[in-house]
Order: sequence, then structure tokens, then C-alpha cells
Amino acid sequence: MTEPSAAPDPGPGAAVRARGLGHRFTGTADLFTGLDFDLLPGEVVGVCGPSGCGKSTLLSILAGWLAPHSGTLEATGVERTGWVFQNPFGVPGRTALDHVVLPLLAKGLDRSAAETRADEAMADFRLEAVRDRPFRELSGGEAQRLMLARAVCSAPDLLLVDEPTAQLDLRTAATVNRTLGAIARAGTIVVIATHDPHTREACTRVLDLATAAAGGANAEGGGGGDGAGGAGPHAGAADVPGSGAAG
Ligand SMILES: Nc1ncnc2c1ncn2[C@@H]1O[C@H](COP(=O)(O)OP(=O)(O)OP(=O)(O)O)[C@@H](O)[C@H]1O
Repeated sequence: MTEPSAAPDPGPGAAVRARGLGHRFTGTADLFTGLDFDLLPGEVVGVCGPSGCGKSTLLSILAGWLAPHSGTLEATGVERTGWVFQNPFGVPGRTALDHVVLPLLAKGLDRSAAETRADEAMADFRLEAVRDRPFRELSGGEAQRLMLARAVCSAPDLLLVDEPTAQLDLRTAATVNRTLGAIARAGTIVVIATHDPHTREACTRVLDLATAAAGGANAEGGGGGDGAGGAGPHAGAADVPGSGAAG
């Protein structure tokens, strides 16, 4: 199988460390409590649990948009964070290609080099056919994959992705999972909120918020990939053998 070309160049040594992390909103019960985990480059971490358990909330905390109600979160070496929403916004009249080229132009590439790189990233997400279509004509799944391709071109240290396969057929979903695994292996910390058992299977590690809601239990478990472990307090990438992600 050909390795997807997505090859971000994140800064060295990115890490996220959570201790005793918990959150509830004003007037709500605890969504999760006592979460301990470390995130290191090379991992694809699945955030799982039933609807409303706090997956997107945890992504907001990881992004630094929301302060946790309890516990601490330390991020070191994380200079760029990418977040791909389930229903992303784009510029309706601009082409798909324009959306992916933009961060590359911002990084200083000329238009030709930026288009070459953008085409590679779009191919990784099976978007060749919509390259020159305006954003308003894209399906929900295409629009989300487009934002994934764009995020990859921004070379984030930390990539947060909300339900990347919810709108996709099995084959396209497998491509997305494989590409996210390749992005992680290239040095990005990838965190995916998901209900999809195949995506969960492709993760190197899983944070199960259904467990965390019970109150302080360490919620980590292995993803499916290579039977990766990571269970146990403070488990980090050192506990995760191999890549496991979406081979
Ligand atoms: N700003 C807010 N104020 C109050 N409650 C909120 C706020 N944001 C989210 N919630 C509630 O917190 C809970 C967790 O929401 P969140 O979006 O994190 O869940 P989720 O696990 O991502 O759900 P889904 O799988 O359905 O996307 C929900 O009950 C939601 O209604």
C-alpha cells in the first residue's frame, strides 16, 4: 500500500500532558473527571463515548479555547493547532484548490509549488475530482476532507478532528483513517473525536469518556491498531508499540 504523501513538518518535541482533567458547564453534571493522559507525536488518539459525553468539549480544552473546570493541561512545543470541524465553513465561491493553497501561500510558497503540494494533499483525501469546484458545490464529506487537506498543509503540531468519517462511505473512510495515521507518523499529534468503530480501531490509543464520566477512572484503552496498549495511569506514546494507526 502506498503511504499517503501528507508529510507535515511540525516542530520537535510537541507534547500535551493532562492531569486530573475534568469539565462541567454551569448548571450541568460532570462530563468527565480525573482524566490523566499524555499525548506525543506519532499517536492517533481516539476520543470516544456516547453522544453528549463531552468529546467536542475535550477537543475545545485541548485547543485552548476552553479552560477545564478541574485539573491541568500543559502543552509544550505546540505552536500550531489545527481543528477540523464536522461541518466546516468555507468560502462559497472559491474553489476547493484555493482553500488548500491558502496556508501554503501564507507559508511563503509560490503559487506553482503551493498547487503541487495542495494537489498531493487533496489526492490523499480522494479529492481530485472536486479540485476546481467551488466550495458551495461540495458535499458535507468532501468539505470536511478538504479542511483536513488544508489543515495538513498547515503542518500543525496538534491536529484535532471531529468525526472525520461520519459522512463517508467505508472506502473513503478507510482512506481518511490511513491518511490521519500517516500524518501522525510524520510527527503530528492527532486527536480524533469519533463514534466510528473503524476509526476507533485505527487509533493507537483511545480515551473513553464514558468511563471518565464515572468519576476519576483513568479512561485510556488501546486502540485497535496493532493492539496498541496505553492503558494505565499516565500512559503515553512510550506505552504505544508501533504505529498501529490505520495501516
Ligand atoms: N457552552 C455550553 N454550555 C452548556 N452546556 C454545553 C455547552 N457546550 C456543550 N454543552 C453540553 O455539554 C455536553 C457535551 O457536549 P459535547 O458537544 O462536548 O458532546 P459530544 O460528546 O461531542 O457529543 P456528540 O457526539 O453528540 O457530538 C452536551 O450535553 C452539551 O449539550
